[in-house]
Amino acid sequence: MNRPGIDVPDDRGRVGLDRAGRDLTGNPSVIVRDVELTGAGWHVLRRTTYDYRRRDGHWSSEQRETYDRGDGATVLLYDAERGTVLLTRQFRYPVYVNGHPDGMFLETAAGLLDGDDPAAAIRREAAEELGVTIGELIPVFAVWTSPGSVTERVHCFAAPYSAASRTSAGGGLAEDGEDIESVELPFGAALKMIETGEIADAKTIMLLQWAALKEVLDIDR
Ligand SMILES: Nc1nc2c(ncn2[C@@H]2O[C@H](COP(=O)(O)OP(=O)(O)O[C@H]3O[C@H](CO)[C@@H](O)[C@H](O)[C@@H]3O)[C@@H](O)[C@H]2O)c(=O)[nH]1
Ligand SMILES: [Mg+2]
Repeated sequence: MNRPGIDVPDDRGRVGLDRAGRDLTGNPSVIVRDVELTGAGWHVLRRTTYDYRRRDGHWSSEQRETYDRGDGATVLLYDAERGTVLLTRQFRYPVYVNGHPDGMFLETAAGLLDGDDPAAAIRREAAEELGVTIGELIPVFAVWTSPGSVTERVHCFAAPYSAASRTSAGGGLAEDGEDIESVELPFGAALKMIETGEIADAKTIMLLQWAALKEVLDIDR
C-alpha cells in the first residue's frame, strides 16, 4: 500500500506513524489493539484502540485520540543580582482562538526538542528566541501538561542570565514564522501578573512559583 506517513514518506519525510504504542509492555492491564493515523500535518493525530482491565477485573475496549508534537523544553532565565526574569512574548493562535484577548502571550523561552537532548534543545532555543547564551543550567522538573490528549512532555529548566549573557538580538527564526519579543520583568511584578491573568501559560507559572518557593529570587524587589 502507498499510505503517506505509514508505508511511504509523507511531505515531512515520516513513515511508520501508525506504529507508536504497539510495542508498549509496561502495564499488563493495557493491550494496544489498533493505531489509526487520523491526521499527519505539522504534528500527528492518532486514534488508538486498547483493551483496559478495570480495577474490578473486567476488560473494556477503549479509544483515545492523541496529539503528538514530540517533547519540548523550556527555561526560566533569572538575574538574581537585579531581581529580574527574562520572558518571551509572541502571537499564539491557539490561545487567541480560545478566549485570550489578542493572543500576544508571555512565556518562558521554549521549543521542541527536534532530535536534541533537552539541555541542548533549550540552550538552542534560549539563543534563538532571546539571544541568551546559557551557562549554568538547572533541571527543575519534566511535566506532562495535558495528559488526557497531548503526548508532549516538557523538560523545565532554570538558568541565570546577565547583561553579559545576552549575546545576540534573539527574536526567533523569521523563516519559521517566529517574531519574538524579549520581555524583562522584576520578579515580584511577574508573580503579580499570574494573579491578574497577564501571565497565563502553565509552564511559565510553574517555573515562577518554583523560583518563589525555592527563594531563587527575592519577591519583594
Ligand atoms: N507552518 C506551521 N508552523 C508551525 C506549526 N506549528 C508550529 N509551527 C512553528 O514551529 C515552530 C516551533 O517553534 P518551537 O520554538 O520549537 O516551539 P514553540 O511552539 O515555541 O514551543 C512549544 O514549546 C513548548 C515546550 O515544548 C510548548 O509548551 C509550547 O506549547 C510550544 O508549542 C514555530 O516557529 C512555530 O511557528 C504549524 O502548524 N504550521
Ligand atoms: Mg518557541
